Amino acid sequence: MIQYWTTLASVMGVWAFFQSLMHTVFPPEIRFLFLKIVHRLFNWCSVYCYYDITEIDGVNTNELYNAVQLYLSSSASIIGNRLSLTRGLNSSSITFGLSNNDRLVDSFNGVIVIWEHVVTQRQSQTFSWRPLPEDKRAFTLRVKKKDKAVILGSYLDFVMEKANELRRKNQDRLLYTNSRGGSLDSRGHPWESVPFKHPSTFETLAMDPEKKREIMNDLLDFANGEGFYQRTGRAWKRGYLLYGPPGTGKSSMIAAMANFLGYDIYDLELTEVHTNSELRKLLMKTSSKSIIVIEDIDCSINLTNRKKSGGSGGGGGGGGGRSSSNAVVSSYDGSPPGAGAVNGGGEDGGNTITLSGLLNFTDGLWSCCGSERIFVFTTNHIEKLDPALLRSGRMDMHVFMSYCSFPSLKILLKNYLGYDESDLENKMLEQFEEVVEKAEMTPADVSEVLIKNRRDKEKALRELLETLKMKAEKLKCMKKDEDEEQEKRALEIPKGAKVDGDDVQKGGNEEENLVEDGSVDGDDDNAATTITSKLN
Ligand SMILES: Nc1ncnc2c1ncn2[C@@H]1O[C@H](COP(=O)(O)OP(=O)(O)OP(=O)(O)O)[C@@H](O)[C@H]1O
Ligand SMILES: [Mg+2]
Repeated sequence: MIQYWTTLASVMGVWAFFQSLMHTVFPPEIRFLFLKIVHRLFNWCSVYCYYDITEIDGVNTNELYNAVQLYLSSSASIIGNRLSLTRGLNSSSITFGLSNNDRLVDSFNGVIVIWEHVVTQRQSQTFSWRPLPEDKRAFTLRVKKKDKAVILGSYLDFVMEKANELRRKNQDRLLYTNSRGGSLDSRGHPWESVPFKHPSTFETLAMDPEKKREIMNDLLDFANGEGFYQRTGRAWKRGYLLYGPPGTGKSSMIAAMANFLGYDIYDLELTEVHTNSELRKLLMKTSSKSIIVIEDIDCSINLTNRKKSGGSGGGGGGGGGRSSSNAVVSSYDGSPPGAGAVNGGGEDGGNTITLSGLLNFTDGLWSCCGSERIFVFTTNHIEKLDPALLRSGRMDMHVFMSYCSFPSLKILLKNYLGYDESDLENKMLEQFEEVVEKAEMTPADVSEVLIKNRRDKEKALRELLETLKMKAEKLKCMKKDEDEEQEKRALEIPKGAKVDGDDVQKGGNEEENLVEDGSVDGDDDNAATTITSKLN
């Protein structure tokens, strides 16, 4: 051992002497060239090769870095005895990672690899278009040259896959928001995240079980459909439009989708996005296996129907929706993004998102950066949306969330009172069945009655039945009054004006039918799968 140290010391001594000799005799260029050659020689002789996986790759976050971090945090054979422990705000799990310059040994198909976490101080910055973190982080992977093919061929894919699996199983899902506006954090992220804890599942979601199953199957087909999308040359993404009155479970459905697939949610607040390019940057920073949500799309943007030139459509419509309309979406007329924005910008404090920009966001080339992503738009007023948004390929499935139906009611009774169908008397069930759809109560309203009386289940049932009956009666009276009013008006219209009257009537009905039937714009209604959860 002593002999080993003596030899090492003498080699170091000779090297130091050699370096000082180089400094005095040779100019810097020659010295640099010499070191380069020595370095090459060393690499050539070494049995190892090294791969650096940096945290930030140019302007983008390196997904491989995050995957490696997660993968290593689950591994047990830590050589270093210092680990960094982290627990996110409200998170239920602790993750541990390698501290600075610590190492971890892993094996894959009999091949031994060594991971090292390298953290170095960033050089003082000259100019950068965005603030960069103070330290540079990277993982260095050391493998024997002879094992290079195995590692590059399948180990890194294995790491990515394992990390995704871990993220889905163990880690809390994340809910991202862009509420900070266009500003980036020190790591260049425009999104802020919190652990996603919404407990809604498809089991607790009150809607027609058949329709529910259809949506679940569609989601599963999507998640398992990488080969299909590859074969058919389609981008691996899917769009859902959820529409219906406030309180019918649109947001609950999104949470259920995320919990079902184990995806993260990006809740895109359009009123915080100012330009199409900002929208594109946000999209670039979303990860795969995620749901990108734009809630109350008719309220958060000012949609103008391209059929009515210059008309102002949506805005402020939906009850329970987000109120102010800051961002402007100009009419879609095939002009390039930004073309319709000039007016919008003038009217609306410089916000220049155009409808074409939004459409590019969902199905343009940029929408394919990353994969396995679901877009979900929600609205209370489908009739206010531009047909361009509803056309096929954009929103693949239109799902109508309706007032509480009898099957939905049974799910709510199970959720809140623990009652199965068999626990209720037939007579009571029949009464519920008779009134529930006539009452046009939302699942949210029904839930309220049940939550309020959940300590006394009998009372909850009685009160719910009474409320339903009362509402059904009230609606019946209102409808009767309306019919009488219409009849009266029809009698008052002179015979010569009949044709006009018919036209007006027809136009009005068309709009109503759109919501009732869940169909969309005339040319486009075959485009997407339409699901109405309302039972006839
Ligand atoms: N279909 C449903 N199944 C189960 N619970 C529901 C359903 N619809 C509404 N609820 C209950 O009502 C509350 C409000 O529902 P949710 O926020 O999902 O409605 P929404 O359709 O998104 O409304 P808005 O249009 O106002 O955004 C939820 O907390 C949930 O408990
Ligand atoms: Mg909602």
